[in-house]
Amino acid sequence: MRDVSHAFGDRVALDGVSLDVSPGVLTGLLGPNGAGKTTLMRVMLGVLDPARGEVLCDGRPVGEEDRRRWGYMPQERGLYPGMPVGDQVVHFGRLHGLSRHDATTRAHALLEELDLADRWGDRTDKLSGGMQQRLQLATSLVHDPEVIVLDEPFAGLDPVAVESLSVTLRQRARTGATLLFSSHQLDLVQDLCEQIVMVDHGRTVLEGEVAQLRAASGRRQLRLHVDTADRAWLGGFPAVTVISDEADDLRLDVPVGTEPLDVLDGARRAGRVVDFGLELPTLSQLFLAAAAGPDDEERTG
Ligand SMILES: Nc1ncnc2c1ncn2[C@@H]1O[C@H](COP(=O)(O)OP(=O)(O)OP(=O)(O)O)[C@@H](O)[C@H]1O
Repeated sequence: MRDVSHAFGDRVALDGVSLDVSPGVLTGLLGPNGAGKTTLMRVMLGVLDPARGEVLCDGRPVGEEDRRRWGYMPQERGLYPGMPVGDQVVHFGRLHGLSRHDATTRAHALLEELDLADRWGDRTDKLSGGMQQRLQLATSLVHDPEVIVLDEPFAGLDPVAVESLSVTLRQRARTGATLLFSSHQLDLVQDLCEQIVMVDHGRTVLEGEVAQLRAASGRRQLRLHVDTADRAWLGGFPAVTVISDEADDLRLDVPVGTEPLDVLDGARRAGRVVDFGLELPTLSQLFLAAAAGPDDEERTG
């Protein structure tokens, strides 16, 4: 997407967003509620016309022919409540132009993969919320799309379902699909995305490879469980700030220039260190730092 802007009346939802999504890489579109993620996906899918900017596919303006090979899972579910599960997937396959035979074969394979095979004949509204979400995913994958766009696919899933969906998406990316999904649960998807685009107030605030962004932030956290309530020893490390201090978990921000092992030694002089670890900042911490900007330091908390 190049420099895309869109407004609903006076409300600016997208304010000059540019982003790239590459095949074979799982890309997360991240940001808080109202950041503009759904609007961005709708523009990408051609549901909304942007006021400015353009959507490109392989370097040229995207057309209806390209979008036929795309799959979209909207945030608001669009399933027929009374239709049996298997028929639902076959129906969407037919809408995408598959023959009945091919749609049925694909539906069986997908429902097997998404652990819904035994619900083939059940009415859709008899499934749990998380199962309906997996069914919705099946309907958006039935035509084996080259480009897969998923709006909040992880919302409302339990940890087992999150893991299983992660495996499905990773596997699609590995076999060459172009995969973009949105989430407002930054830390939930931290280990899943390889590439991220973070948006806030309709603008891109951070973009790149997750591992690189976390490592390059120059921020490290020392997590300590010290057997003492005394914190006077921290006075010896003026550059170190306390992120949180709970019963058995003291988290310190250790900036470049301060050696984390020196801080650990300081803690050991004050009390017995029961547990410790050196961690990189989480995606939500990177987001808070990026969204705050230089004039808005207090939002970093
Ligand atoms: N149909 C609409 N009419 C008016 N305003 C809208 C409409 N759709 C979205 N907006 C506004 O555009 C902004 C971006 O909304 P959008 O749904 O794109 O955010 P989002 O990042 O997907 O949020 P969430 O994580 O809550 O789904 C918000 O301020 C929202 O109120």
